[in-house]
Amino acid sequence: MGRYLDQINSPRDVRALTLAQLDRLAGEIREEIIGTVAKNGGHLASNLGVVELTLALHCVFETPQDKIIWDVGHQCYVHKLVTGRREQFSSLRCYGGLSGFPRPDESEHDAFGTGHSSTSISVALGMVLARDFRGDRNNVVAVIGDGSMTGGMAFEALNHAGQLKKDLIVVLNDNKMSISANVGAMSGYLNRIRTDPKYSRGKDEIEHILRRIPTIGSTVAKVAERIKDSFKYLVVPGMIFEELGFTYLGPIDGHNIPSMLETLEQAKALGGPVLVHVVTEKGRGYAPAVQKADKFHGIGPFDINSGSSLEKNDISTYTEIFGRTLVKLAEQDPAIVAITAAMCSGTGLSGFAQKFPERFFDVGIAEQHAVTLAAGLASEGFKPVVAIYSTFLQRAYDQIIHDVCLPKLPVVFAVDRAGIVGDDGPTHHGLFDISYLRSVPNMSIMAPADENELQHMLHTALQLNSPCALRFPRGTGLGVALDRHSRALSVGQAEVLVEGKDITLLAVGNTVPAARRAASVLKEQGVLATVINARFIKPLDEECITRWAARTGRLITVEENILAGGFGASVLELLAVKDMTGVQVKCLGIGDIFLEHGSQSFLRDKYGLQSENIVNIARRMIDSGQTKGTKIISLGGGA
Ligand SMILES: Cc1ncc(C[n+]2csc(CCOP(=O)(O)OP(=O)(O)O)c2C)c(N)n1
Ligand SMILES: CC(=O)[C@@H](O)[C@H](O)COP(=O)(O)O
Ligand SMILES: [Mg+2]
Repeated sequence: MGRYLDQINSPRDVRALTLAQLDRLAGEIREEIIGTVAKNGGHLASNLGVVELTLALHCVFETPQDKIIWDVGHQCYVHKLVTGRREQFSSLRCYGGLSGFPRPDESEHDAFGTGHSSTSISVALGMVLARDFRGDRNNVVAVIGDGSMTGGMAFEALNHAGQLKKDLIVVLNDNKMSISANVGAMSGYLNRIRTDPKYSRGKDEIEHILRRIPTIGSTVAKVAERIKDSFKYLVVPGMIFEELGFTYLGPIDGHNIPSMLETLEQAKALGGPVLVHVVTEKGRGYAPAVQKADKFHGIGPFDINSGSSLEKNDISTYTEIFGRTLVKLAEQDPAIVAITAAMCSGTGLSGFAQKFPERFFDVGIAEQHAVTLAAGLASEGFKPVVAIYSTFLQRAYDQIIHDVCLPKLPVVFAVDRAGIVGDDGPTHHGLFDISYLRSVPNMSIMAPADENELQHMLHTALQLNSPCALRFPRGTGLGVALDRHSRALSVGQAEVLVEGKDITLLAVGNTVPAARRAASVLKEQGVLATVINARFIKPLDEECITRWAARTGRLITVEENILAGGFGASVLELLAVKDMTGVQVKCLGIGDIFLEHGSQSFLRDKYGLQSENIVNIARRMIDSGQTKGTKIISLGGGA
């Protein structure tokens, strides 16, 4: 007999299965996900943990009429497999293939696009309001993990939902893990609900009494109200949620389909805001992912038998060099402290956390708090380094402006994953940070051309005594030799790497090597290019840039950021301010679009950030013979 999975073309097919068949389907789904992620990479452990939960949700709720909002959305693979995307599943996270996150443009069953954490309850509540305005009767369900529940937005939404008292279901998927072990007082509270006998005793007593309450003529909701009123004195699990206005159901075993079906049906019948607390195991069904749930949270291609990674690389990543340099600098300076928002290993801080546990803070998925916490520390003489991915730092923009830059506090932002990140796609590319940071007074911004420069830049940032961002990309460095000791760079000074009379290639960060390669190719063609490594996005090396722009009459800027408000734009502003009309300028970067998912190298190629495109553009500028007038030939990616 074939697989049940091969017969699942829509959630209706899931609803037609018996419990025993659902159980078998769960096993087949796990196999399919493990096989695909082993080839393509992806968020394995989270998906393995929600197989039964997703099946139960699709049995009880009927998408697309009912709405399921997946928080972060990294756990949506099971949902994709049972909502008509089984045949495309092998293209997961590949360019042109299925996204690794919910995408309404991919399926009507994806009610809302996600990628960043803690948004689901707000979205769901908005949909509930819209439903009630229209007088519709569909269900709206937010599925949020315990890690994502550490984000402030989730609490803001709970607070509002508790006040509105509208019909809304929140499923809290509690696996004790964020990417690493979950942190914070709420996590401790959930842990106590799961394990403290006091809570289960309270629950048993309530259930016992509930069975004796006559329900004839009384709604389930009324009974629930009576229980809440009568047993306030008991240690009730989920009392925090009850006090916020939610009816709490749980904790229930998230791998037991019958028990989940029963509880979700109950949640649907209750009305008002209901929180269903589901306990799952991250990585369920694949031993390596259970044992190393953090490593298998998001993983590249791996060998299924051993669980070991197939991506072998001897060259250190920028992240690793950042982490190691920070440890070295912190050994010499006790004022240095490090802060992460639930991305300890992703941001390279594991070594720091081990060596200086008392100087390390994982605040949970709370980027806004992370930044203002740093501001508080800095105002008292400490030197906080806040390591956050470019895309997630977007969330803390007001804190950067109001709490760090306005008082000019010495907070160092290690802006990791700046630029194109690859397979995670539009929610995760770090393509805005130059624009959003450059516009804030008192902020300095650096971007290293290689990993050796990164260590010097971190050293420089920590000596600046004012807000400073250091942006660096996802992935390995160039494999250059590292100086034994880091040192301070001259602030605001660019580095001229090659001198040539015909054109200036002004690159920043990880685009410098491509500019260098382009200059070599151009040289073979008889074109002599100057190559400048900008090093500083702010303050710009105005003297160096204007000198070479005037000398060569042609200038190409290259950056891995959107062009609007980006590095090239800052150079154009400079030329305008200096009245330099005799220079022909072209800015390379990303145009006014959200970049799709795909490998980093493919996307860099597609959007013209490789040396070939720089060569082509340079040739066109030179061959046009035009030298007069500041001219943007085009703003936008591609050749
Ligand atoms: C604003 C934001 N910060 C950080 C992240 C990175 N991130 C993605 S998933 C995750 C952990 C989520 O934990 P949880 O919600 O419990 O889901 P689980 O993976 O355990 O299923 C983190 C920190 C993010 N997506 N969004
Ligand atoms: C879902 C999510 O936001 C993270 O898991 C992210 O995908 C991590 O990215 P890296 O793989 O670059 O650490
Ligand atoms: Mg979790």
